[in-house]
Amino acid sequence: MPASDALRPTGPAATLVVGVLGGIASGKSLVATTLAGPMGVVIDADTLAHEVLASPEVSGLVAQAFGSWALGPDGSPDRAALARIVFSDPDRRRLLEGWIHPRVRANIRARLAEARLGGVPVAVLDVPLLLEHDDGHGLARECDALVFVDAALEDRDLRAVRDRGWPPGDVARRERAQLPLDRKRDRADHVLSNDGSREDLARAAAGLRAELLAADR
Ligand SMILES: CC(C)(COP(=O)(O)OP(=O)(O)OC[C@H]1O[C@@H](n2cnc3c(N)ncnc32)[C@H](O)[C@@H]1O)[C@@H](O)C(=O)NCCC(=O)NCCS
Ligand SMILES: Nc1ncnc2c1ncn2[C@@H]1O[C@H](COP(=O)(O)OP(=O)(O)OP(=O)(O)O)[C@@H](O)[C@H]1O
Repeated sequence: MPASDALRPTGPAATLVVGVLGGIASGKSLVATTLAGPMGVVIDADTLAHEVLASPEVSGLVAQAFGSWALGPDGSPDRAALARIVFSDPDRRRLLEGWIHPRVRANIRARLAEARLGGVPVAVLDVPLLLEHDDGHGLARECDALVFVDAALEDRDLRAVRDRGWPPGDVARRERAQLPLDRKRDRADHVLSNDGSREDLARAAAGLRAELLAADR
């Protein structure tokens, strides 16, 4: 064995970190799962945020600051009621973010570190505010690739109404609290169009996964 080979690190291969960007209900979850593949992990910030919101600590803060309108019959935060208020009241939204974001960030960092330590081949960050708060968490800068999922606003709003029971127009209302979509698209290294079926999108994402892994070798 040449002496230089003996000096090469022999640990597990580096984890490819991919960030998924796109509008609300554009198909990011399907893309994230496909990009991760069977051995990869998806780090889903919305799910982590739901867990943090439901924790006794943050539930208590919500109850104390917002009062009974923000709680459901079981005493835990009512996400639909909170959404109605916080997306039209930036001060309350920032208050809620101040309780949730630091806890979610710590959780994302821990999961990413665990993936790297375990030699997981692909870690996908499905983090809706990945670019908005990058100054604070720096996660976008850690991504090896950023992928934007493109879908028309009308389709996305119809899906959010159909699949989540959101009021019509809520997608656009929430997106007013986010970086404009063309800025996100401009930052992406790859764009996947979700203007066909779910199967079309999954096929395109699988093709991109193969491309990213080949380029990473
Ligand atoms: C307001 C809440 C209770 C509404 O819950 P709901 O189940 O209706 O929506 P969910 O959490 O699944 O979010 C769906 C989408 O709304 C958008 N969204 C959520 N929070 C925010 C926010 N603070 N700013 C901008 N967009 C947001 C994102 O695109 C997200 O993917 C919830 O979104 C929340 O707690 N938001 C604050 C925490 C946060 O910023 N979460 C985003 C990921 S960390
Ligand atoms: N091509 C498609 N045809 C029909 N329905 C679709 C298509 N793509 C996604 N959907 C549906 O639209 C909804 C939104 O998709 P998904 O949850 O993947 O979006 P998302 O971008 O992850 O959402 P969020 O912004 O809330 O995280 C889901 O119910 C999904 O099954």
